[in-house]
Amino acid sequence: MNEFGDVLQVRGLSREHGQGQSLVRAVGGVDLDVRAGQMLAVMGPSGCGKSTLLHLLGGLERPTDGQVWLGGQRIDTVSERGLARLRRRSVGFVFQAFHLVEELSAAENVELPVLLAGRSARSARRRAAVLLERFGLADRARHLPWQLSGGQRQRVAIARALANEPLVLLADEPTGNLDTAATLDVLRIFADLRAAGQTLVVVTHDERVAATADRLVTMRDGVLVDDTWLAGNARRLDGLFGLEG
Ligand SMILES: Nc1ncnc2c1ncn2[C@@H]1O[C@H](COP(=O)(O)OP(=O)(O)OP(=O)(O)O)[C@@H](O)[C@H]1O
Repeated sequence: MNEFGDVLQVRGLSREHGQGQSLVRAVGGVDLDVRAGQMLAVMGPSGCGKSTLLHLLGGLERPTDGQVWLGGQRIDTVSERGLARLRRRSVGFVFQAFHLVEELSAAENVELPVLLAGRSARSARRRAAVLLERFGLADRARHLPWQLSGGQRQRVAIARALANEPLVLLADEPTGNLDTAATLDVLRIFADLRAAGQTLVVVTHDERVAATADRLVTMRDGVLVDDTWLAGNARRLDGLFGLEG
């Protein structure tokens, strides 16, 4: 974190694919600071570079140009080994399609990143139990992913992403495959996480999801075209979804 409380800092960030005539500038010069404990939503038309931006923030892709600091550490120039370590320990990813390991139980899916980070089986089990309980899944711990609903699977995926207490949770369309009730479950979790100081960046096509964020940035053709603070909206969750009387 820097002196202003920013977990992520991005300067002049660009990512190009291909060459010559087939060159695509997925992200074209983005400056962005993400404050600790806040939820930043990213919206924009399909193909505008949202997923690429998220990948660059979490070290899944390297930029063609520009700088990224995560927790005060420059990550765009870090070695492959350093980047792998960073992805394991400092970043949590949540995807639209869950990407759970189908052969492992809900608990084992959450334990896996803890074990991969070099911690003991005992602390992995304890961490998984705490997170699954927190997300209302204690009685589903031994279930395999196919035995769970989409909403339950996404909650397991969020638990997995949080297993190593990442500096930032990066979510790419986390509610894209979920119905309204399951979407609301995920948004309640996000609200609780922020209350506990977790920083989140959420790419979404759902305006209701974006409206619950602290801040909304809009992308177009690889650049940020709007940046709006939405302070206090997390408290309006039920109202946004028409569940309030
Ligand atoms: N590996 C790649 N090789 C070539 N082009 C790519 C690659 N990855 C992304 N692109 C291109 O970069 C641009 C941005 O893609 P990206 O997936 O980041 O957009 P997006 O806003 O997340 O889209 P969506 O909302 O449809 O998921 C698109 O034109 C895409 O085709």
